[in-house]
Amino acid sequence: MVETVRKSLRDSAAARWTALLIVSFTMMCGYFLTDVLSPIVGLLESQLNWTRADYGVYTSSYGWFNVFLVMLILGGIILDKLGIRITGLGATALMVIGTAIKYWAVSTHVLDGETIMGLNAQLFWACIGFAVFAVGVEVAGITVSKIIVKWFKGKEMATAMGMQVALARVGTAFALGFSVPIARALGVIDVSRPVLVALIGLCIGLIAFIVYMVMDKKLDASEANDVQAEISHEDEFKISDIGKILTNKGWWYIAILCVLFYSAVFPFLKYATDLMVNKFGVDQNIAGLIPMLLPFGNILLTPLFGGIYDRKGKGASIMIIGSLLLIVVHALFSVQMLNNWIIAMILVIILGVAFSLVPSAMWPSVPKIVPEKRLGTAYSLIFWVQNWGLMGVPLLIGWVLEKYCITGQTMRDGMMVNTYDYTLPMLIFTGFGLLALVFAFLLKAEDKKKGYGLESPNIEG
Ligand SMILES: C[C@H](N)C(=O)N[C@@H](CCCCN)C(=O)O
Repeated sequence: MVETVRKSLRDSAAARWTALLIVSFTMMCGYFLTDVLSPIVGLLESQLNWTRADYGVYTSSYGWFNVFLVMLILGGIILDKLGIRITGLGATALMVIGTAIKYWAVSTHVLDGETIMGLNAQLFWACIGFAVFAVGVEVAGITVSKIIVKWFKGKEMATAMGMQVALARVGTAFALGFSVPIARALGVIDVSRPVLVALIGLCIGLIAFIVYMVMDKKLDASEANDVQAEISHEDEFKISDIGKILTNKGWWYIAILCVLFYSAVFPFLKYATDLMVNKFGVDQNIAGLIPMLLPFGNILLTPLFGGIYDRKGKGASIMIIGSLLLIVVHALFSVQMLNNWIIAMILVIILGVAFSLVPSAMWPSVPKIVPEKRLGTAYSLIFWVQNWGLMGVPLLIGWVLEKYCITGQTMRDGMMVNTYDYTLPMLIFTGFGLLALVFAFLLKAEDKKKGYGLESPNIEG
């Protein structure tokens, strides 16, 4: 009898890279919306009367439902229990719904003059929309991480995760670079226009995810026998597995490193355009172009460093180097006399290297510490810890700016607006970097003790 060796769909390089591209596109649209208002902080002030503190509240609303209603953790449990397709579809739909609410909030006039819970009603509804969207984009993020592990385990996993992050950064770069021109297009300033563009992108992203679902089904069908075999060996995910994750020291080091490192990058990006205007004297119409260099650098470097991790290993060391660079950049940003825009550009480029090193090694390291059946929950718990930072830090920076950093007023776009000294916020970001470095070293020591293989290559054989 001739025995045929049945191949899984994931053995086809074309299939797995196509699957990656499709889900990465959906995430890219999500990242575009995440930062779409960051470069127009000044326009939000002149058009919608949002102060820096209001903007801080808006940015922090990203974590309201994820953190306080533990939606992210629920999303991770649903992912491990119900699977990739249903969770991903729900998450992508939430992104669209949240963005639609936000678009309505920033484009309508029916809320003018009203307040809800002490907030201007327009700001309140923009926050609700952003909070709903955030549940979607975060749960989609952990779903996509699990998708990548599913297709790429034992293969080019870190390169694939790097590629996904790279495409996500294209979304961020577009938001930083094109939000202002979109808002100013057609001769009339309209801050809702970039949000509308994001909404259209997200609808296309939803369709893309539905296409992915067909591929996912085919992958499962191609592995039907293997899956049966796995189920008989491995129990399904149980709620008690959460305890196993939370008692794992290595997982904690990654989660804390993650919150500290990302707190010094994403919240920084939210204020980076304003920093360029206030500290480096860049015209606000083009100031978003300098922070845009950061995600552009990531696009090339994250897959490159991922490739190095795949082939050579050294994951924990890569995270240490990334944390070191982060400290150097923020410390130099806080030096008052360094106020030439060329220095700003160089520092942003170095920050881009740091922000490629750490994510390229951090995310592919999680499956080395936690088994696949608990991976959705493990990623969601890391994201949950991280979301405390993504929510709290912009709020903190907005508050610090309003309370301690106002230096005067100036005329922009025909409106009097405050000017700010960014030294204190940059010192706060430097502090996060220092703590991140400590946890990167602790992670490396734990890896040595437990033999997780963080310093070993990902590609088997
Ligand atoms: C913001 C989100 N929670 C996050 O941390 N995203 C990471 C990418 C994680 C994807 C891992 N496959 C980022 O660096 O954007």
